Amino acid sequence: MIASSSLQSWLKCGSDNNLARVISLEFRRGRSKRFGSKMRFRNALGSRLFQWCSRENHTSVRKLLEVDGRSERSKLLKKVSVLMGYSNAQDLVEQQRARGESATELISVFKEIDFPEISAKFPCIKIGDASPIELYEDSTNMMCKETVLSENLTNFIRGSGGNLETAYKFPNECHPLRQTPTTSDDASSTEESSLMAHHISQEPAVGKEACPESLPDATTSDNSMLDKSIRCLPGTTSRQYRQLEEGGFHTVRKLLQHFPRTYADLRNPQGPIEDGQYIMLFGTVISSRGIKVKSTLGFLEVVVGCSIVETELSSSVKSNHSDAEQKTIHLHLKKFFSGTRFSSQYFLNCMSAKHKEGDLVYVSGKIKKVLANGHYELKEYTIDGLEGEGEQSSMLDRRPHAIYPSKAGLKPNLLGLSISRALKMLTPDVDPMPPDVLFEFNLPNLFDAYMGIHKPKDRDEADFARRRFIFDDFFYLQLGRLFQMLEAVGTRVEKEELLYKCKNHELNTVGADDWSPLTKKLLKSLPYSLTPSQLSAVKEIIWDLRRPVPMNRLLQGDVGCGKTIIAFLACMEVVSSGFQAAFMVPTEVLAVQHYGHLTSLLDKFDGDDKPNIALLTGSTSTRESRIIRNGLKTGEIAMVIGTHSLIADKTDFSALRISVIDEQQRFGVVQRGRFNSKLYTSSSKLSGENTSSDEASDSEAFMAPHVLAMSATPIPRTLALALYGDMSLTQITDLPPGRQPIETLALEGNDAGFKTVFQMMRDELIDGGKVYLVYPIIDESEHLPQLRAATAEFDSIKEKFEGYPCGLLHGRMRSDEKDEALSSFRSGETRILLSTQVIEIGVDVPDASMMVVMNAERFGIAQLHQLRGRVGRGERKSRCIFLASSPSTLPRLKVLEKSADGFYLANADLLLRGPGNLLGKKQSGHLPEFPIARLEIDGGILQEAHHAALKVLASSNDLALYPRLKVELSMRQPLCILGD
Ligand SMILES: Nc1ncnc2c1ncn2[C@@H]1O[C@H](COP(=O)(O)OP(=O)(O)OP(=O)(O)O)[C@@H](O)[C@H]1O
Repeated sequence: MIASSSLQSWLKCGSDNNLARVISLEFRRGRSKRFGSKMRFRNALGSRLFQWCSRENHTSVRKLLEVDGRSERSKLLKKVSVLMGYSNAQDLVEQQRARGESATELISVFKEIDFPEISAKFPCIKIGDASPIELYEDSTNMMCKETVLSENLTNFIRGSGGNLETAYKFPNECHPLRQTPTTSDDASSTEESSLMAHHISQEPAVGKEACPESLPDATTSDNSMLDKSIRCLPGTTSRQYRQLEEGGFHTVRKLLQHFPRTYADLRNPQGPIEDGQYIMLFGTVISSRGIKVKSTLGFLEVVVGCSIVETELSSSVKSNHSDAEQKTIHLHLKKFFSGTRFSSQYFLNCMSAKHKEGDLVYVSGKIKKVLANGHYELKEYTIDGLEGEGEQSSMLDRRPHAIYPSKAGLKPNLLGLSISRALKMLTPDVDPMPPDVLFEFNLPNLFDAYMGIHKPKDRDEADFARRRFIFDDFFYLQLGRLFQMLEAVGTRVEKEELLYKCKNHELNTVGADDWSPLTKKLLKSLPYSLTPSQLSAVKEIIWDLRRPVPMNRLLQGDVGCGKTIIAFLACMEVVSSGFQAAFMVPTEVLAVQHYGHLTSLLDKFDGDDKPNIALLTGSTSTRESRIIRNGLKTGEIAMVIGTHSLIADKTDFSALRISVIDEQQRFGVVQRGRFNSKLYTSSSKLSGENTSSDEASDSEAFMAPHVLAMSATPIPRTLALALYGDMSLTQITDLPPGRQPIETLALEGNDAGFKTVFQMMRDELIDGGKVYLVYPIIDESEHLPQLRAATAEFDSIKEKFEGYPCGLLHGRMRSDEKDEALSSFRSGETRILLSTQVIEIGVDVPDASMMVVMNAERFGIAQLHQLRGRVGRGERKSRCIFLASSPSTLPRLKVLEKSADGFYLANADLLLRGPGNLLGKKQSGHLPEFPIARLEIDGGILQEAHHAALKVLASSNDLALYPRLKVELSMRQPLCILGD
């Protein structure tokens, strides 16, 4: 009742006359049936009334006006008329007529309604207070003191051109009060859009009407612009949106990070074209045809005409254009198809239709044949269409033209077009990188970098931009890892210490005089003195060991540089202060060798000082391993050397302080992590009980063990940093004195080759040397008959080198047999050791002086370098011969003849095989994808990025000073997935 009277009062006072005119008009229209529509009436007048009156307190008003059924319209008219004080709608119409008012005057009706006054008078009627929404471009000048509702009504009627009938229509998509205007996804527009999508390049922009709310805000001043949905790209159809989203391009950033595959040089300077030459030319399609040769063979021939500037030397083109001869050549691009399906005329026609006469294209590929003067055939080629937005202008200025790789079935043209649109929206302030970092490391800002990579003025600009993106990839990786490290340490002092350490590692050393007594003793017991880099490595490591923060260091050095002794000295330092050390190696052979080496050095110690060392491998007897495990648990054993047995669940430590992982790249990421976390849990749990220890403060007792990972595989520094971003890196750069370069030869393994090799072996043996013969397989294989096998050749070698005892070593032998074979060779009991690649890692027989590797092409370059490192470990001059199965594989092996530098060779390996292969799945761990960085050549940038990350964190540990950087970091690498 209250609602009814409120409404009645309001209708009477506020709009008695005006509303009466509207109702009168509507009533007359309904009668004449010309405009009559229940729906329209309900949508128009009905919805106006509902909206004016129905707020949370007015459900009863809504109910009052709610009508249904066939008589809805007339019922509503009647109800409103009655509420306005007329006896019925007819009465209202008659009274209006009597006043002589015409419909044309009605346009001003709504303007005259004084809504604020109504609201003030009848507080129970709330008039909308939402912020204004712009629906029509010219609506801004309509802005006045009116409430939103009155403004929208006015606009609504204006929009109808004064025609109330049109105005009443209130179609859903332009409803004046609708806060969310129609997007192109709406059913009504979808069909239309999909029809239009057939004409990608010519279609009109959907533009503002498609999604006005998401148009770029010119004042956007943060990187969130990059993370906007691609639906804000102007001029894109809904079908294109869908295609892009399905292809994984959900955001502007994703799109802009789709970098060009290459750049077309549209100038076409060219020297004389020769057979076999690789060309990249811009031209026009002259013809395209698909020809069926026979039932299962067809081919596509596209002829492209290219205008080239032919000179003797293409470089002279730039200097003297007038001398250059302009000429047109024809490229005949042929692609063959076999199989019934692919040689059908239908299929061939479809293929040929992809290239239309007059299309501008960029062709790259190798000249297969010179057909005639000016006509060249190419069979392996790439042809890229060059249409796109603003193409003509870009062609005129002859800039490098970006060519995009296709992705997820999306055509490069669509990607290029969308990228151009995204670039137009980009504002110069999208860069979250602090300006001083950009300045210090000579980087373009992000806006320029995006422009530079997608629309470069020249190649240099593209390269400069590429530098920025590589920097970013590395920077955020480093920043993420370092940030996480800092999060892990508690106090601010510790954080600063950690950063200080990262920055000034050269200052962080402990001189030999300050080493623990046990370490000094071991040093004294060595039959040699440490090389300068060995010494500084030990100093650095010992400095780390004395910090309250767990060390995480990679010790890297070329084969035979003497890493083992560095690790032993580090272990002694820890043992000397009452803690335990664990030394894990990948093979039993190596574990036994290290154990033997260390115990022989410790044998020189007095009984009291001598630490208790144990060997624990898979071959250790159950009884013995139980005793060792018990010793580790009670703390009786100070140091253990072993294989994977060290990470077995049952192995527990009393106070583990350092874990050394030798040849760490041989262990998977998971194994490394498991070793670490296991030891952490064990040591923290157990050492927690031992807090009585004088030296162990509370924080020390619960500290994770220091980790010293060692790698002989010379992972280039770049890769090491990328892989072990949160690891400190120590490199051994020199070899022990007296080492002689290993003479390396790559020969073809034919009769002549073997004859030469056997003669060299004989000479070596007569000279007192020892020879390794390395085979790719243990037993002969039916499937690989060309490969030589260790066991199969054992007898023939024995026979050939009678008088020189031979040994055999391979992975299928029992552990004691392996030990025996190696120790016989070490002692000189055997002079020739036929082996497989089990000796590749760590085997140290200093007087072995010659190695012959059979079927050497089966091994990677880095692997061969490792194998070669088994000789030349003493002062004796050594040789290594790589025998290739065929002459074609020789050039690759010759790389090893020229260089003994492990880092150079690892780089070569990386270039030849790519980082994926070198690392393998196991190794890649958390290494993220680097979209455009090439690790083999971009190492410098990686290091700069590392320094930049340190610098940023040093000035703000928690990145509080760099909120945009923090947001960017979390966008790129959610920290939860960074954890090792
Ligand atoms: N400073 C040195 N002077 C002389 N000989 C040394 C020195 N340091 C180490 N050696 C000897 O060099 C040989 C190789 O050392 P080690 O086995 O530690 O090398 P490595 O770096 O571990 O090599 P690999 O990667 O092949 O395992 C050993 O016989 C060792 O005794």
